[in-house]
Amino acid sequence: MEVVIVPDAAAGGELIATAIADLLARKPDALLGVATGSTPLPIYTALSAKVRSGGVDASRARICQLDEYVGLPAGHPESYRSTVLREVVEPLGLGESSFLGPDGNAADITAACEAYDQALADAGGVDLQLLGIGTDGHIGFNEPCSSLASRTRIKTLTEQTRVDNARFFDDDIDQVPHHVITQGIGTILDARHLVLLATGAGKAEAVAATVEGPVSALVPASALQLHRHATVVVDEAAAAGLKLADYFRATYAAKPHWQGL
Ligand SMILES: N[C@@H]1[C@@H](O)[C@H](O)[C@@H](COP(=O)(O)O)O[C@@H]1O
Repeated sequence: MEVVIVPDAAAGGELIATAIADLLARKPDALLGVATGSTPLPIYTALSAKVRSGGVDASRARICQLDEYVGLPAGHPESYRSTVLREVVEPLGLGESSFLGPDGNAADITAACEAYDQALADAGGVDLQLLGIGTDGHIGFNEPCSSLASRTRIKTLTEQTRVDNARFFDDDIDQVPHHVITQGIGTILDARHLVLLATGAGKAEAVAATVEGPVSALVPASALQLHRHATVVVDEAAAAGLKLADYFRATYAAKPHWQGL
């Protein structure tokens, strides 16, 4: 696992957008797994700026979803499908045909989850999966004690996650669904490169447990330690709990530039 400490969220967004640009230069039809929440927005802003300025050709990129609420009406602005279309697909100049996501309104949710895992495999697998992290260490919607081998499936949100996400639902927790579909931890680990961005003091404890704690289902993001190419990008505030922060800084400063992330 590589840990990169950046001065602020914008620098993290720029660094990761550059890594995505490098990927698209190597593989124009790369499948990019995207995360929702506030944290990845600087990545999408930086990447769409590169596309607009002609620095990146994203016209053949493919985008896929990490997770989804169950039961929100089709077209609900806070469904993750709507969110990803609005925040990523449209700003990159792509259409819905470039987009893959699970059906949160399927009559048979189990079948929809299996179909999504199959669709990701049929698409050749995820090349780069962006991740945020919940305050409890969740990735996607894999709450604490999710199996580290889990595949895409339905999960029940913790009260804390529903409280955290109520800000997207008029601060009304009753509007936050209890159930979600999420790529499993095993599904996430199938991606070729995992890039987790965490910013702000509220994530410091989860980041320390992810990077320096034991691999444990109690901290789902700690599964990144099992991946051969995982990058954790944190701002100074989110890095505050890292005992090895100076080591991570020195290592990244000495890294050959050609290696990228
Ligand atoms: N399912 C999403 C996660 O993918 C995201 O990482 C998390 C943190 O969001 P934020 O970045 O807004 O703190 O929120 C939700 O739970």
